[in-house]
Amino acid sequence: MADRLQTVFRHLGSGRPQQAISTIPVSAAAYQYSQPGCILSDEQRRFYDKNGFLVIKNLVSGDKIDKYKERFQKVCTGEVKIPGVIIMRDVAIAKSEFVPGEHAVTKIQDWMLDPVLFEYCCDPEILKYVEAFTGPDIAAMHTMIINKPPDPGLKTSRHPMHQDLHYFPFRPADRIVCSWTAMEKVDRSNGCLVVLPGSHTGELKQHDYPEWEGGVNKMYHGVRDYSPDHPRVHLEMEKGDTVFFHPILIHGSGMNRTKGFRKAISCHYASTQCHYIDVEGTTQENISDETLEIARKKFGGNIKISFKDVWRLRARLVKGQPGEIAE
Ligand SMILES: CCCCCCCCCCCCCCCCC(=O)SCCNC(=O)CCNC(=O)[C@H](O)C(C)(C)COP(=O)(O)OP(=O)(O)OC[C@H]1O[C@@H](n2cnc3c(N)ncnc32)[C@H](O)[C@@H]1OP(=O)(O)O
Ligand SMILES: Nc1ncnc2c1ncn2[C@@H]1O[C@H](COP(=O)(O)OP(=O)(O)OP(=O)(O)O)[C@@H](O)[C@H]1O
Ligand SMILES: O=C(O)CCC(=O)C(=O)O
Ligand SMILES: [Fe+2]
Ligand SMILES: [Mg+2]
Repeated sequence: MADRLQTVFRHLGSGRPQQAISTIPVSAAAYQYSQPGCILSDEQRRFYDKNGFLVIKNLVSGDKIDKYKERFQKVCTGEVKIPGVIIMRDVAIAKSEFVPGEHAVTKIQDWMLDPVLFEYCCDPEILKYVEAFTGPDIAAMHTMIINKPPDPGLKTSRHPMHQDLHYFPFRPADRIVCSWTAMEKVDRSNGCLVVLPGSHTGELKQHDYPEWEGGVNKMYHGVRDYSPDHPRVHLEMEKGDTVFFHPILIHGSGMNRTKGFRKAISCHYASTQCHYIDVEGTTQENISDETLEIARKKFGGNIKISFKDVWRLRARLVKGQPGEIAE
């Protein structure tokens, strides 16, 4: 947009295009993926528009992260019980004998009813950035702590390249954002996030299980047809650094070659003005079917529940006015 204007000015023969541009209120329309008047600088808005992600250094304090880590450990040992929480074991150890505590756990999700962990979702430091993408009415839609285990040698600790929107029956995509905070230093050795910058401007793609010999974690669908030539960026982050990214951004994470459990905490937020969609007949039908199969296993085969309901049940308002997706 700014480029176009500059060209227009040049064509008009204006001698001082720079000054002319600064007096024209282009900013409202100049950026597609963030809200006018938000906390982001023009440079940050431009970066997110172009790349589909934005890293904010040192956004969450070490003290808060230590508190979440301690809570996570208590959930893993069973000392703290959270209603509705899903505790997921790594596929490599899912069938092995008893492993105690956090060493058995690859992620916990749906801890929206835990007052301690949910503080992460309500953290004003995070929400002021979230608001830049969602606008002022915000719901927490999906909560996770990922505890990427040391790879057992089968590469099962990888997360295939995917778009989070594949899992979401609500739109518009541009009013959804993920906040992902490193709970310790993450780099290529322990499997940091890998992103394809700019992929957020594309379409939601078909996702399936990758054909990995060592096995793949339940519901870890991947994009089949992304270009292997697309530039990849490894997001190396320090404890407390937080990346905000668009739900169409293609991303994954590499294998953990260390002996430690690589930890991150994340929340997907959406504007409460978003609406639910029907995924029947779309590429999302496979994840919808798989989710409902798990729900039926959990609650009995006769339960009448839709993919939308599964999401409606987890959604929690964190700021502003309620709406269709979170009441
Ligand atoms: C109302 C709630 C309904 C539940 C719906 C679930 C919601 C899912 C929505 C996904 C949202 C994702 C958001 C976007 C972010 C992108 C991602 O994170 S993708 C990955 C998301 N993954 C998940 O959501 C998986 C959630 N996990 C689970 O549902 C469970 O942990 C489980 C994998 C179903 C296993 O739970 P459970 O049945 O309690 O476990 P067991 O009794 O020990 O095992 C049963 C069976 O499953 C095998 N198994 C266990 N763990 C794994 C694994 N990690 N991968 C593959 N298979 C696994 C285990 O071996 C048993 O198999 P068997 O043949 O029956 O012996
Ligand atoms: N054969 C594959 N098929 C599908 N996805 C893959 C494959 N190999 C790697 N990936 C995915 O690509 C991303 C990065 O993987 P990669 O193994 O290159 O990362 P890394 O080991 O952390 O980095 P590097 O080895 O380059 O230092 C991860 O999301 C991973 O799951
Ligand atoms: O922390 C990771 O490895 C990435 C997880 C992820 O992208 C997801 O669960 O959607
Ligand atoms: Fe993801
Ligand atoms: Mg590699």
